[in-house]
Amino acid sequence: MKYISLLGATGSIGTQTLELIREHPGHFRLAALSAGKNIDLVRKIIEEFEPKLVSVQTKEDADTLRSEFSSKITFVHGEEGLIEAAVYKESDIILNAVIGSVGLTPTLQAIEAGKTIAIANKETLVTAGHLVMGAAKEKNVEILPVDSEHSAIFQCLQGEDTKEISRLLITASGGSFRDLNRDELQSVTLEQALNHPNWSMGSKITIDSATMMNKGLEVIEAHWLFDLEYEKIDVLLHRESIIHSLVEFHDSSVIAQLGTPDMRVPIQYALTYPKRLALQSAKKLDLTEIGRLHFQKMDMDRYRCLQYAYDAGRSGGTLPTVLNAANEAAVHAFLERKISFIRIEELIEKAMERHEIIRNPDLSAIREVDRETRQFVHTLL
Ligand SMILES: NC(=O)C1=CN([C@@H]2O[C@H](COP(=O)(O)OP(=O)(O)OC[C@H]3O[C@@H](n4cnc5c(N)ncnc54)[C@H](OP(=O)(O)O)[C@@H]3O)[C@@H](O)[C@H]2O)C=CC1
Ligand SMILES: CC(=O)[C@@H](O)[C@H](O)COP(=O)(O)O
Ligand SMILES: [Mn+2]
Repeated sequence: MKYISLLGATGSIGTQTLELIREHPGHFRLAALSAGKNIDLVRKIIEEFEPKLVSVQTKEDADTLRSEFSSKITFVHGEEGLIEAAVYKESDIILNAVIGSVGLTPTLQAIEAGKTIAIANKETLVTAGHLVMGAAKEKNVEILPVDSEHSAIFQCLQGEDTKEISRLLITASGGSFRDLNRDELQSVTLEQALNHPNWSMGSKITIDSATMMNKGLEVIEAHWLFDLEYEKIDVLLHRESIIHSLVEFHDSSVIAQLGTPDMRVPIQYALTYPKRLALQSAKKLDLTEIGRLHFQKMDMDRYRCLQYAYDAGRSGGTLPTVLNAANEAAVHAFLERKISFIRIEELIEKAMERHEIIRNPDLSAIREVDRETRQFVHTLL
């Protein structure tokens, strides 16, 4: 039995993790959860899964829930609450599925407490990969990828020597606007952007897929998870999202991981690693039904956010923090209909241009640059 602390339980990854817990009551138990503001869903989750600790975003919501449920459940709130859920004493593994860099401090604290980390929250690795991987190494803590491409690479690497990798090929669907040119992007709507061709995900990552920032974040995420230089990390456009990523080795052999687009598969692999568990409800891949798979070279001028991410990753220091924070602020503004789609990349470019990089930043420097970058983006809205 594995006891899980689930951060972001009300989100897309969070609710799919709950489906897995429901499907395997003999293997997984929800020990603690965190959520943001979706209190109606939190109530339902408490009733069904009976966690011992619940963290929500505001004190008011924590007080309301405390008055409704048994005193055996601890209710906490805010950033401190998120940390309490992450380090909950009875949990064996933390599944970090919150959105954004708010997931960083709880991750570091969970590593400090010696917990295994299953990481979906890519912004944490982008903004402070050196701190997360450094702390994990020091504490001998496993960081298990949940993101589908990184899970694919991780699966391809089982039993392999990472020194023998010549290249990673991270696949990209192309997102909602893959068939549009840059001129056509000027007039796209929020509703169109939220219509991902292959995956049903939270709104922020769906917009990131449309701008190709999601792939940029994934390149930086891969750099940290697999300790590989950027020259060895490529992106390949693959419309069908059937091949989740590939690893090329120095003898020219290529290993890929395939499957129907279903996030429960990589989530479950992180929870059961190094074993696998039957997942009856997942659709099996039938290649004869699909017939053909398509591949295309990435056009870095068409997808500028991907270029910005490579630039930020290669520069290092606090530039990835700026890339991530500017992107979070700009995407949030787009979701609130305050800016156009194409403005997202312009704001990120502006924030990166003005930034004076701090080398080897500690947590407080990262938090400060994150805050200051968001503030800068807001002045431009
Ligand atoms: N969705 C997917 O298929 C994939 C997602 N990922 C990554 O996983 C992470 C989660 O994505 P996804 O599930 O789509 O996101 P969602 O937006 O669906 O869910 C985000 C979760 O975080 C909570 N949350 C938001 N803000 C805060 C905050 N300030 N404090 C505490 N909790 C907060 C939300 O709570 P509430 O809703 O209650 O307000 C919700 O539970 C992201 O980093 C994403 O890039 C990676 C691969 C695939
Ligand atoms: C499911 C998942 O891992 C997402 O990050 C996915 O990669 C989004 O698809 P694209 O970014 O390839 O459009
Ligand atoms: Mn992904």
